[in-house]
Amino acid sequence: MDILTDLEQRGLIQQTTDDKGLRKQLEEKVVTLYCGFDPTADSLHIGHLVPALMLRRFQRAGHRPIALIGGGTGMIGDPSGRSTERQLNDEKTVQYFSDQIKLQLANILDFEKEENGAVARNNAEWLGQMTLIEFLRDTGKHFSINYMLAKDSVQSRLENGISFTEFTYMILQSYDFLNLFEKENCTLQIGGSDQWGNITAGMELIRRTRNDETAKVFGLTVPLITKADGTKFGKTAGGAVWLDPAKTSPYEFYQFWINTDDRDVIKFLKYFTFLELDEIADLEKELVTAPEKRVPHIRLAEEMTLLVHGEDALAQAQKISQALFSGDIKVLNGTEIEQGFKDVPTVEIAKEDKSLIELLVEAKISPSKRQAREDIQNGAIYINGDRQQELNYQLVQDDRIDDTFTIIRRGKKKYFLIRFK
Ligand SMILES: N[C@@H](Cc1ccc(O)cc1)C(=O)O
Repeated sequence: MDILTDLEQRGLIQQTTDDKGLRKQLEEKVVTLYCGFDPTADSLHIGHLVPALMLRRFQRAGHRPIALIGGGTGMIGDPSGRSTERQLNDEKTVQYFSDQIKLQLANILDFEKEENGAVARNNAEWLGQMTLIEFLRDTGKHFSINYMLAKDSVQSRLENGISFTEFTYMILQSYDFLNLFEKENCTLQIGGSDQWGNITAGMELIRRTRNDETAKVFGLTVPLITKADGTKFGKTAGGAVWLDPAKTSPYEFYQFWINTDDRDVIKFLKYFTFLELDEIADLEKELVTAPEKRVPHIRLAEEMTLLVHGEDALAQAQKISQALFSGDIKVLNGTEIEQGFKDVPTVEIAKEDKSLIELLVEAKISPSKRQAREDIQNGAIYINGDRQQELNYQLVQDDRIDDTFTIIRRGKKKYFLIRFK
């Protein structure tokens, strides 16, 4: 199956500027394409995954992807899809964010591949050097204010206001496309659906500066990811789901995908994984015949964790999930405990010998000594997964995992993390 048909069947194409022309070019030659990522934080989040994986899909189909880091545009701020002006970051911060993002993209694309290896570029290279006079004379001259005002990104901001800075953003992104077209023979730009205006502006700039037939360039956007329950994709109670394991642990990442709504899971398998469509169709059947097994959800979580965090992190995420499910917590080490119990109430306690009753009261697990005694006698208290009904129980060294953590459970599923210091 050709790449565009595969993308279509996965629901990954929102719009293209010229479907037939693009299909023809993709059939005829190795196409160089690009997608830009502005460094607005120290990590990419899962919302960036669809366009980033899209580059990889094109690479797998034999084309040549350029991952463009917006070290220059990130200093300006894209108004697309935003209702308010962005907060500007200083140069050092943008530089740091750029480096982090570049490392993450290196995990997703293949930069070593011989024939059509991925390429990383940073638009600070060319935007940072341009003088204002050059910019206004050579590039600005091709844009009419009327054309710029008609763009959605500007229209939607006319009421709340838009700075001249953000207003000019589309010209910078357009210049990128022109520059990559000239230097790298890049003829396709892809992006999220909010990038349509910027992508078509770049094509317009190429058309105006190069009025020859060979300048055949295209744009393609991917759809906005929606969820059946209407809430925003990629957000959890704890905020965004980041690709950086220090910001979102692989276990949390894994759990995020496991918790996908039944109504969304097949769509997400098509959007985010490289599984073939007929394999996804089989998983869809399993969803109907044995929904309680959550086979598609598990597969989605495995594929995504493997892709973003690698084999070892996936194995660890599975181990933590299994331990929490079975209640057998003693198989976990300190770092696994920290990942698995990040969201449970944590109490810091001095590392001295303590009776269980004292601990329950000090950690506010039981409201009083009397209640603590009752809880123990009723069999409601578990230390690292084992029920403890001995009223005079003294906590021992062995109850501390990695000499640091003890997990206390009260009742069926109320967990507390005790951190000894
Ligand atoms: N404007 C894009 C990022 C980008 C930057 C430079 C480009 O040339 C292309 C895309 C975004 O905000 O997502």
